[in-house]
Amino acid sequence: MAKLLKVHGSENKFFLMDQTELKQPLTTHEMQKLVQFLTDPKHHILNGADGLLVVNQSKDPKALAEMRIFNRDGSEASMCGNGLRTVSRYLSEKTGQDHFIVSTMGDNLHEVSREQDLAPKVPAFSVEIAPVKFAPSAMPLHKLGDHKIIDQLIPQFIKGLKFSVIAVPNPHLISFVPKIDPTQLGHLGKYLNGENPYFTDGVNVNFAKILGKNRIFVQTYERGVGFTNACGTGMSATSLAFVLTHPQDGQFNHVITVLNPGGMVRTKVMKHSDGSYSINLAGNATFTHQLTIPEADLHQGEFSLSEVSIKDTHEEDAYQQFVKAVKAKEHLN
Ligand SMILES: N[C@@H](CCC[C@H](N)C(=O)O)C(=O)O
Repeated sequence: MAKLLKVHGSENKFFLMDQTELKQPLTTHEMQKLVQFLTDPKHHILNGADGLLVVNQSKDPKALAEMRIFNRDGSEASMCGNGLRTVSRYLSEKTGQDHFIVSTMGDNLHEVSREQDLAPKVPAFSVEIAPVKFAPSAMPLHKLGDHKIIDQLIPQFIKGLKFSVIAVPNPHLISFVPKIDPTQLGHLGKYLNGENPYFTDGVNVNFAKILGKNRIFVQTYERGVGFTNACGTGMSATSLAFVLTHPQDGQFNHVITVLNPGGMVRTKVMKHSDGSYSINLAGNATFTHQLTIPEADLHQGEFSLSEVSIKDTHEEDAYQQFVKAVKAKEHLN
């Protein structure tokens, strides 16, 4: 029998599978099939999810493990910030270590650490989001020019809005708006993740509202997923855009509170002596359920609910209490 976890970071929900515990690791094709099955709510496996996080042995001896992230549509992304926090907790509990390195696609290395719990039964981890790249090297762009795009009007997207393009290293488009209009965000997100001349590989689209000094609210339409409760790399890239474009409100090396539809994270944006940037992303790493399932079903990529045994961890109630307290403090409903 194989074990999976259902996890979330700011309600950005994933199934987590440790391939090192399987008799036979899944092929990439098998994982792409499995993620599409598991995350589809119509299969009734805990109402689906946004993606699948996979733990592998890392090729890099400096890393404790490797994380891969598959989106709901089967595509693989280079990085996942909320997912990495939950993978970090999983590895921390497995090995007893509180500070270590995890590798991701492209042999990128991320320092991760256990943080003080956000509330009783709300464990927290912080992860390093890097490398940071800017357009045009960050992603294949067409018709937007061959220069950095930071706070630039792009009337082809939405008239009157300014956009920034930052990869961390998965691609993000960011706009600061006076009021987030989810319909407008959905239209742009769908357009730029379909056949379009601008982002041939798709892009995660983030709308942000400035709430005050070092405080923002971010909502994301994710590539390969659609609307999510939160996107960790999106909130990190948006924090960098915030300090670059609104220096009167967003500061380097200061904690930035980032509220999102699923809760809250804290980021810190750093500029290093070689001119590069990195972002520290800290927030909850919640395990909601443990699933036990025949390993053959994972390879098959489809199964009936009756073959899965599911145990509730009862962490979600504590997380919801935490979110209620955050919303009350922030005067959000
Ligand atoms: N939700 C993730 C990002 C997942 C990958 C993204 N959809 C992409 O395709 O780049 C996060 O928390 O960062």
